[in-house]
Amino acid sequence: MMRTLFILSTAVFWLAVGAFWAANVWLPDKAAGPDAVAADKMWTLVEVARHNQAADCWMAIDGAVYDLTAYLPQHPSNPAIILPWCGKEATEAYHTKTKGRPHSSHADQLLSTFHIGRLIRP
Ligand code: HEM
Repeated sequence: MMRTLFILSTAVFWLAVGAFWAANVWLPDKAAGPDAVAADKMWTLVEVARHNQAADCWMAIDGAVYDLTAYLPQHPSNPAIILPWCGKEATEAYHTKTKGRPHSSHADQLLSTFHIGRLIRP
């Protein structure tokens, strides 16, 4: 009786170890989830330029590409100030607000949440 119990529990133990190992090998790695993949994606300015409207707005800033569509309605300025930068290389506009004043570090942090990849320079 004890012997059967021992064999059974040993078998269950090794089955659990095997399942763990298999899960590690076959299940997708969490670190390579959507964010990590997005961060490595490369875009050209031609592709960025296709997203040049309020309903679909990308910008290239400091060599990175951002999809700002969801953020536009929340941006505190008059929309006429930010909209023309959709689909464009907007590094200078972002760093100056077109008024010679930089955005806050809060804005920088917010910006990073819309990162979708890097810009390929021609
Ligand atoms: C690239 C074109 C952009 C232009 C021309 C622009 C311009 C402006 C202007 C005129 C203001 C209001 C006045 C002021 O605070 O001085 C402002 C404020 C702000 N903008 Fe933008 N903006 C741009 C892009 C962005 C982006 C991409 C983000 C973040 C995702 C952002 C986040 C903010 C925030 C959080 C504020 C409030 C003030 C601050 O924290 O600096 N802006 N922006």
